[in-house]
Amino acid sequence: MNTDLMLRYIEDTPNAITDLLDTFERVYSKDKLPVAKNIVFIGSGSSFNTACQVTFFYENYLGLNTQVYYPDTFLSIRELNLSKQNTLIVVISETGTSTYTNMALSKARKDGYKTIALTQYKNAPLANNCDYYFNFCCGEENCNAKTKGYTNNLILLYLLGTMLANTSFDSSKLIKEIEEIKKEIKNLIESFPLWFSKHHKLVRMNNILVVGAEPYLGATKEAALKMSETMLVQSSFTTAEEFPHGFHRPVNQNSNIFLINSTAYPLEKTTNYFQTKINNMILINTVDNQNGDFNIKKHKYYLEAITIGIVFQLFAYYIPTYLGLDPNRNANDDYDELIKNRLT
Ligand SMILES: N[C@@H]1[C@@H](O)[C@H](O)[C@@H](COP(=O)(O)O)O[C@@H]1O
Repeated sequence: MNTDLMLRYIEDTPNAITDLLDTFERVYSKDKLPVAKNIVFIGSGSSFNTACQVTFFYENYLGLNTQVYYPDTFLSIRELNLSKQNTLIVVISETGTSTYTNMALSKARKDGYKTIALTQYKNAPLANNCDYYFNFCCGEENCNAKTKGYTNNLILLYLLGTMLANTSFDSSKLIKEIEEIKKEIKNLIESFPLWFSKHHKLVRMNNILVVGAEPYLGATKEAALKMSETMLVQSSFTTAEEFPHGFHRPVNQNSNIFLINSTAYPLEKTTNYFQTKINNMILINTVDNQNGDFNIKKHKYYLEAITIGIVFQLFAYYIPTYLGLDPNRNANDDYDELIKNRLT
């Protein structure tokens, strides 16, 4: 058992971000990429969630049309109704070995689309079957729940967007924000144990609901996935606006809700309404610098979605560890083998 492996990966995040930004500035070049109007993202798990999170930025700041598919959904479409000249298919997989993601990439190429693959491992099957390749630059991540890989995957997609932009977008503005976020991540990793030491009652959760305001859908979905992967507790997620469309009904004293507000959707009424009604309610506040269990600094383009991811990675590490459980313990691991979820 190597219980602190996941924490070491989380702690390595600022270094991984430095490596990625450095590689982006030295190596990655807009000139090598084709011009496109439509960007189609394909990925599973965290690699789907990062794509969901960046669509807001691509659509609103970069003048790009976006679509996001799970690999099996993409494979079920006979042919996309998008022009081959104006479309780029971006296929994402940290390991580069997810079986259906690789099948989706092969289909995209067979259908005649230009493809970009993003992985951490440059020798992975995905990296060797694409037109353009970009590396996460996060170093090895040998555990089930992805942390620094998720964060660099997300940042890489923002950076890639600036290279594909149909508007004149100055990538230095984005990089400046990310440099700030890197410092905030360091502070968050340092301060989290103190907060957690005062909230040990949290560890007894047997259900989780993450309610995230727009534009944090990808980060919200990732939050639910991350905690469920290590705590082995059923989790679900919803956007704030969808919450009162049914998700609110089963909420009771035994519920555990993580609320993520945003300046676009402050959630004050929701917080006040449920505060005394339920077991645990944790507020991730991006609106002002007070009131939240975690107050996350707001950035341009809603880039604080990156920092929100770290909050949930820390929950996902500290809760099982407090209970003496390895966050990366075996949990139906042989199922992956049974269904041949990976190519290697
Ligand atoms: N438990 C992992 C997830 O954490 C990961 O996000 C997903 C996709 O992996 P990859 O990005 O390597 O395709 O695979 C597994 O299900």
